[in-house]
Amino acid sequence: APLGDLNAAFGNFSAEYLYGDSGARMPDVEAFRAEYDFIVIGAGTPGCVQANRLSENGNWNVLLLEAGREESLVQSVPLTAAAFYGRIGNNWEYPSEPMETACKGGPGGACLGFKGRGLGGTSSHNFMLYTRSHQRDFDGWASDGNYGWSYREVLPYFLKAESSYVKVSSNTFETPMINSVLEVAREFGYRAINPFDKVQLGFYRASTTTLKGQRYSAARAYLHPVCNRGNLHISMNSIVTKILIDPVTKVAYGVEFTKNGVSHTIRTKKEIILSAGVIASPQLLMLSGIGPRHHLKTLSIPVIKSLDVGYNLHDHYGYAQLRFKLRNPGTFEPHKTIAQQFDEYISNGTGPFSSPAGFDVLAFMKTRSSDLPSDYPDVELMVKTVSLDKSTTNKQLQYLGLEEALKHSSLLVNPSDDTLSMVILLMSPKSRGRVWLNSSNPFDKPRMDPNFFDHPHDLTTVIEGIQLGIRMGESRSLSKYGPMIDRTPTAGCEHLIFGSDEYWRCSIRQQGSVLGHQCGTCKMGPKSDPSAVVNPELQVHGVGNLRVADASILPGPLAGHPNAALFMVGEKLSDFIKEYWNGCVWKK
Ligand SMILES: Cc1cc2nc3c(=O)[nH]c(=O)nc-3n(C[C@H](O)[C@H](O)[C@H](O)COP(=O)(O)OP(=O)(O)OC[C@H]3O[C@@H](n4cnc5c(N)ncnc54)[C@H](O)[C@@H]3O)c2cc1C
Repeated sequence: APLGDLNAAFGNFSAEYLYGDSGARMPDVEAFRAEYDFIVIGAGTPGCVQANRLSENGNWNVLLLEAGREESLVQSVPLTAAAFYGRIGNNWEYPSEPMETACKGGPGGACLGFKGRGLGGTSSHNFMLYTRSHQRDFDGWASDGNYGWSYREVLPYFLKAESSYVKVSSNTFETPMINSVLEVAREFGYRAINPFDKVQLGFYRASTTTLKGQRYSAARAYLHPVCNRGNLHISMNSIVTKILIDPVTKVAYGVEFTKNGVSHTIRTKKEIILSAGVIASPQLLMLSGIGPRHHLKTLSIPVIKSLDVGYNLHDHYGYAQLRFKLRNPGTFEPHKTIAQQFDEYISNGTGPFSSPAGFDVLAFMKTRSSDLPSDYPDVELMVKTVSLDKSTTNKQLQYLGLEEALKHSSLLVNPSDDTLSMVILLMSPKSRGRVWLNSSNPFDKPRMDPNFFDHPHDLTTVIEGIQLGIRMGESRSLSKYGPMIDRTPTAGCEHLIFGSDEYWRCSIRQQGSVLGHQCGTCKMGPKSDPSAVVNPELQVHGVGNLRVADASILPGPLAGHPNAALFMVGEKLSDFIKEYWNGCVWKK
């Protein structure tokens, strides 16, 4: 049982087991067939769903190729998700181009895009927040010509995922002040909603992809239960370098990859499903000859199909500098030491360690300048009311490295210095960025320009979102905690008057994406859409036997965190594929 594993691991102080490759718990294939019916590239969210659903048919052989290894056990703990993020090695780091409009405070003036590397992909690193998004998102896709993707048509696939493999739990831990934060909804005229409502405008207590307080990544959900199927081969440490496509027929027929330094070429009998994520999927398409003609030509890559691969990059910019000092502490459990809370987590999967990076309230709101429909949010305030009492850390936590990791986060507070913090997410950015190749070497990182705030309305919205957060801090509902805005200026903005629009503009530009919600670089759209890369059945336009399924296909921003929609995309795609090859689909 997963909780048993965790218990044993923490109980034995086995740090190596916690942080390292926990020793293939899943079979890792070494001897390949020459040919598979389906080859899935990348074990992110839809990639794991394909591996599971396609191998349900015992007559089909499926190969899943993943560049990384297994999740390490320490990734299971929700509270420390942000603290360990990017610190345990199994992730990709994609620095952006240096930017003038954002991320000026980042290394070299660049944004750093992190992505998970390993079974589960980024779902093994993320904050686990489960949000289905707004019905208007999917109805918008459908009205743009994406048949089959209206809210009415995708809902059964959310339900299918949630009722079979995906585990969604409501966060049970209550800080002293969480209910006061939820009361702000009523004070401001918003409804109390939940992540499953079709209209996402209002406040709720976070729900997460967890079971008994532990992360339930896409790999836990879709691979663990079926990894011993004889017709499913999972291959880790396998980096795909090229998709092989016949230049005359324009049909994909195989992949090249390296595993532990050895090169392999494997053919497919039916299809290749590319699920390498929003940066690596466009990279692989371009390396394989599918991309903007002018760009591929500059790198001498023979063009198989000219498409707008890499464009339409969009992300929920996140502003993470809004903090309130609390005169009366409200974010940690008084009279409990961290060790006691940790024991509670190990024994029952409850307590603050079960809380997703400390973010326990999500507030989907509208700013004054919103030009969106009246029931659609343009900002989300992620409110973090969970902290740990710094004065009570002990040797056990030091040994496990938890103290070291927490030191770099805002989770540890001195009781005399309690803090409430918020992240303001821009839900509907109008700006679009791009991913393109640096060279034709598959091991060279591609280039990325998030192009934050190219459209001036985006900056106005974030400033107004910050002002909503300040109003929340000043609300009647929170007054008993005596919140006072933390006026420590953002580095680089000290010369400006704190709280002026000019100050916020400067502070916003110092940072970039904090949540890594990048999407859209292999856009889904009908043939009539010149910017579309895949059609509504996720087949690459003009290329046979090749589909894309990951965050790259999402045509526009969602009013929610993307992972729930990606489970839905995965479930829907596997039905498309089953219907295509044998007319057999899951019936609701
Ligand atoms: C810090 C952070 C917090 C987040 N929090 C949330 C949240 O709380 N809720 C939410 O809904 N979303 C959240 N997200 C976003 C969400 O997790 C991602 O959008 C989603 O997991 C992306 O899934 P994917 O399948 O598109 O790609 P990925 O998860 O990136 O998966 C792609 C996989 O392909 C593999 N791969 C790449 N290249 C190759 C290659 N050449 N050969 C073989 N394999 C390859 C990668 O190693 C990876 O495993 C967060 C993201 C970040 C970064």
